[in-house]
Amino acid sequence: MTEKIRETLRDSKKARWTALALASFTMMCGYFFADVMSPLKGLLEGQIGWTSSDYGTFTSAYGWFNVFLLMLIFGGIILDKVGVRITGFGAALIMVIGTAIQYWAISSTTLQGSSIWGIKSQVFFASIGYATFAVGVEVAGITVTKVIYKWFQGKELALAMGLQVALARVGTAFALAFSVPIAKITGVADVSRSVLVGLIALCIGLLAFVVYIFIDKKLDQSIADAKPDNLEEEEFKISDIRKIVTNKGWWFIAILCVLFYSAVFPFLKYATDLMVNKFGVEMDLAGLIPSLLPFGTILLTPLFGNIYDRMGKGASIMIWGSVLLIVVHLLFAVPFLNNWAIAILLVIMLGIAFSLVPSAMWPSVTKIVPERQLGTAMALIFWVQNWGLMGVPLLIGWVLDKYCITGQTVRDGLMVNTYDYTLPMLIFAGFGFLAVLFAFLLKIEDRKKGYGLEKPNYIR
Ligand SMILES: N[C@@H](Cc1c[nH]cn1)C(=O)NCC(=O)O
Repeated sequence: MTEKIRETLRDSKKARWTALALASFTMMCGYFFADVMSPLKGLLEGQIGWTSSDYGTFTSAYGWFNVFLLMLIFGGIILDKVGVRITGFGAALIMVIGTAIQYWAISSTTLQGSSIWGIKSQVFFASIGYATFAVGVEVAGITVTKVIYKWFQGKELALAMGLQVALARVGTAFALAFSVPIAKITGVADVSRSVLVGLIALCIGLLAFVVYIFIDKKLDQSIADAKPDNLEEEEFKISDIRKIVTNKGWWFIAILCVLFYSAVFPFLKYATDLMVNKFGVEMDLAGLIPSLLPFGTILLTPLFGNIYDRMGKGASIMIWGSVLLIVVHLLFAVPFLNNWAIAILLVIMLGIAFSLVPSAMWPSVTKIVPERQLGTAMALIFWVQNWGLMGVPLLIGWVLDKYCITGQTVRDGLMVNTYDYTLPMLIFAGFGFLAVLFAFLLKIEDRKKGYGLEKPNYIR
């Protein structure tokens, strides 16, 4: 007698893609807000008198609570203990609260003129708001990975994760492209207007997650109904943290993650300045070339995810992405390659690398740790990654000031330093070399342990 396999809600295409759309929309709003201030640096200086250091303090606040107060790790443990519904709702709510604090700080006139611990009050409270938001967006990120695994395991897992990352990049691209026009929409520049748009978007993102909660409950019900023997799944225990951090495969992914992302996100923070100093692009246009990066990844990340689902080769995809990263940064370092068309080509190549690695990395985590440990494992990876995202921009800034000043020039009526970017680009290429090494180690470990990273995700 053939036993009929009972279907659950995840077998309904409509239900699982709706679930993905809702959770990804919340993340897209988060990514929009994460970068909404990035193009406003000049306006912040002109409108509310922030200096470059004020802006630097504010930007670094992203890691304050996540890294030093270990909020990300607590978020991961909570996720594995109480599940995606409560954690996701809490994360989305924290994003809204952080954003509201930041909006209040940026739009308030009462904070101007005073300081707290040597930091301008307005910068201080905007940073507290941003640090709070960052806890929400990072915990939401790990929650959404678990959400996608819950719905898409054995199905289009990497495609779904790729689509989620692609929608997140749409959020980044919107922030880079529209933040300044929004601030200037009435003709009078007001930076708080862009922050307000981000706040409204996040409120809608919170509502989208509330709708998701209802579908998630139905999924759990359908899973319970489909399990005739009602076997209890093993629960996450604090001792599982030891299992995660003693897992070599997990370490290889975490180190690959920090190395790879340290050569992409911090590079983007200096890319506009690189365009001006090396490629001679006008200040006003220089941001356009790096802003091409997220656009390419929107199409390519799901495409590579789909390839991983159908053909496997996850570890190899990560190796190729890291090799491409080295090529790009080495070519950026070559002094005589200084035509802006080459810069565009290299950013496009970087976009391909930035699609290859994430499309394979995040689905691969689900093959290395069991589902009950996924939240904590992802949180620990993001925690390691956040050290790099915080430290590498500081390292590059220090290297530029100490070794790379070539002279001075007048730009926009201000005397500024000129820089030779060869050394910073070689440092980024160095991260790429190490990333390739760890991607190879991961592939070897996969062969030893049989994680199945080179196998397709799709089970027909
Ligand atoms: N931990 C995040 C980093 C991030 C950047 N902006 C918002 N969050 C991460 O690595 N996400 C995965 C990705 O590929 O963006």
